Amino acid sequence: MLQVQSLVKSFSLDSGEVRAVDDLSFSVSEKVVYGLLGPNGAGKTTTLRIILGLLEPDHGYTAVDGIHTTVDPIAVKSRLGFVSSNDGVYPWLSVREMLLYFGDLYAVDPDLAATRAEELAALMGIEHLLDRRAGTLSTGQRQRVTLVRGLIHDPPVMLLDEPTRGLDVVGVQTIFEYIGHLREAGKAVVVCTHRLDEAERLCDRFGLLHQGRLEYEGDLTELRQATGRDHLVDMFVDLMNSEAA
Ligand SMILES: Nc1ncnc2c1ncn2[C@@H]1O[C@H](COP(=O)(O)OP(=O)(O)OP(=O)(O)O)[C@@H](O)[C@H]1O
Repeated sequence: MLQVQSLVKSFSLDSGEVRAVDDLSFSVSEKVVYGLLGPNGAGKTTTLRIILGLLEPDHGYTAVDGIHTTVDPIAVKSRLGFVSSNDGVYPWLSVREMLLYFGDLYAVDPDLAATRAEELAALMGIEHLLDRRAGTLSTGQRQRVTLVRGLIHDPPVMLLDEPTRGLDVVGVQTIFEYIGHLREAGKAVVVCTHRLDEAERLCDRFGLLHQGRLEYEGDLTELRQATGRDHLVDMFVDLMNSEAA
C-alpha cells in the first residue's frame, strides 16, 4: 500500500551537503505496523515529509496504492492520515465541528463525515465530548480528538510521528489501543518513535535507519538473527558505536 523506493534527499548547507535520506526503500502492506526507527538526524522526518508530498526527493519516489506522490499529490494526500505529537485543536470549534471541518478539507461527503465522526468518537470513547468546545478539553481528551481527526477521511495509510511524546501512561495506552484499531481496520501504519521499548511492543516490522540508510529491516526475529541482539536498544547502540569507531 505504501511504497518508498530508492529515495535520496540531500540538503545544502554552508558547511557542505547533508545526505538526509540515502537510497531508502521499504514498503508497508495493509494490517502491518511498521516502525521507522532511528537516532536523531537519521532521516525519519525527511522521509515522512516526502511521503506527505511536502518535500521533493532528489531521486526515487514514494507511492500510495501505486499512485506516485509527485504525479498526483492530492490523490495521495487523500489516502494518507497523519498524526503527530504536535497536533493542536481549534479551541473555538466544538469537537464535532472540527471533525466535520477536516472531513470537508478532505472532500468527504458531509453526511458520511457526520456518521464517521460519531463512529470514531465512540471507538475512542469521546462521544460525550462531541459538542464540547475543543478549548475546554483536557490534554488526554484533546489527544483522542486528534487521533479521531486523523481518520475522518478513512485513509488506508496512517503515519504517526512520535505519537506518545509527552503523554502519561494512560495517554500511551490510548495510542496502543488506537494502533490496534488501525491494524484491525486493515490500515498500513508507519510509526516513527524514539521509544524503542514501545516500538518493540507495537510494531510488526521495523526499519532501522542510520544516517539516511536502512541498516536493518524485518520483524523482530529477523532483526535478532541479523544483529545477534535481542532488543532494539542494543541493536541501536551497536549501530551508533560502529559510527564512532
Ligand atoms: N531543511 C533542512 N535543511 C538542512 N538540513 C536538514 C533539513 N532537514 C533535515 N536536515 C538534516 O537532514 C538530516 C536528517 O534529518 P531528519 O529531520 O530527517 O532526521 P530525524 O531522523 O527525523 O531526526 P530526529 O529524530 O532528531 O527528529 C539531519 O542531519 C538534519 O540536520
